[in-house]
Amino acid sequence: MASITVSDISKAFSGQPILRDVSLDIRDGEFLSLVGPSGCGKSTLLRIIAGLEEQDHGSVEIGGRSVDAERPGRRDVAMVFQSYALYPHLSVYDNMAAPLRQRSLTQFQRGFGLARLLPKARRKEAEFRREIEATATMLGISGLLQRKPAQLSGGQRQRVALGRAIVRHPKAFLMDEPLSNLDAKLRDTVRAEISALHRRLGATFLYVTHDQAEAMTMSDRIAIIMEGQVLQIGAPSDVYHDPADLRVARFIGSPRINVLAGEIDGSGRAVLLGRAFDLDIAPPAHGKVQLAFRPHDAGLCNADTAQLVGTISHIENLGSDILIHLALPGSEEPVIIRESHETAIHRRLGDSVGLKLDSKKLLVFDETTGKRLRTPAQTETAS
Ligand SMILES: Nc1ncnc2c1ncn2[C@@H]1O[C@H](COP(=O)(O)OP(=O)(O)OP(=O)(O)O)[C@@H](O)[C@H]1O
Repeated sequence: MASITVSDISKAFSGQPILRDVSLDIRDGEFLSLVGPSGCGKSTLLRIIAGLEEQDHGSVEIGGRSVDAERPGRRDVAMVFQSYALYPHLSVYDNMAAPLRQRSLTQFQRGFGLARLLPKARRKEAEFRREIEATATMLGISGLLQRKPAQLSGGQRQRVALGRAIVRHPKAFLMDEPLSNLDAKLRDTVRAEISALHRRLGATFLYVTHDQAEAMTMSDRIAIIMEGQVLQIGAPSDVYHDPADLRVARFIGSPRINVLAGEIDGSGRAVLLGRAFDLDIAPPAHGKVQLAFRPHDAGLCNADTAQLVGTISHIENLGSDILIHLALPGSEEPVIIRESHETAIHRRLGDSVGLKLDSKKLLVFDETTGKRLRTPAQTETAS
């Protein structure tokens, strides 16, 4: 097991910057997810850590030791890919044995079947068998060891790919969207299995995904990466409740966060669609801000008594909860409010209702930089 430290990594392809001064510290035994939209550079960073790609600038340490000059095989990390990358002509057993044979047997012993019968190679093969059988039992694939990859389902193939990584006892596991080829139901199952595996092995996991829900449910911490930069690193609940950047607030959470354009007036109040809300915030020089709130942090009320009034434009029934979409005059995007089934069941499309906002739950972002502006109380909670 080992920590991974990435310092000031930059990388460009054909002059196009992909990663810009990325620094990350993944603690020994931690499950850290790199999450961000497609094309933001997540896989490139993972490949640089694994040694499959070379950075233009910056350094990588694994277990406190620089690995910049080491080839992938010497870095002692195991990659698990979305495509599984299994050898199609080998059985599950031989796929799992391949990295062990590669590491421990000579080319001669690997190359000739008969050479494996020599005493030293036989002792090694017996060790491999114990390791592979124990791992296969742990992953529930013991009955599949003689099959070829083509005779397996997607979930079974992904378990074989995990098994092949586990038998090596690497210092860290690097996983690149390992669930994205699985259907939704299987994804949930294998997601839980990977979390359990992490707890059981206690190993360092660096996990790449574009699925924020996947990152939120599995990780100790999440690093949100966009346009080649790390915007925020923190525990899932921290990045959800206390986003440092509007792009993070928009990316994390489902249903999406509500964002409305507003201003901060001279008294530090937020002015939203012509109504003022007490906030006590230092205004940016231009005064313009984006005000955001989660769908469960606001409510609906009687239109007669409300500060903001809108029309119900859409109703999404999620079963347990209902999402009410509210069109507000002067706002382009509808606001989404989550209500319980009992409350929302009487709402109808076209109803005129009030929006009840709790100013303590408002998140304020500088309109120009997208950076978070906190009230003194929020600053205290964050520190
Ligand atoms: N070898 C390469 N040569 C040129 N461009 C590349 C190369 N590898 C990646 N890129 C480009 O770098 C950018 C980042 O790619 P990367 O695969 O790291 O993104 P990602 O965040 O993992 O995306 P996804 O979630 O779609 O896999 C993309 O625009 C991609 O086209």
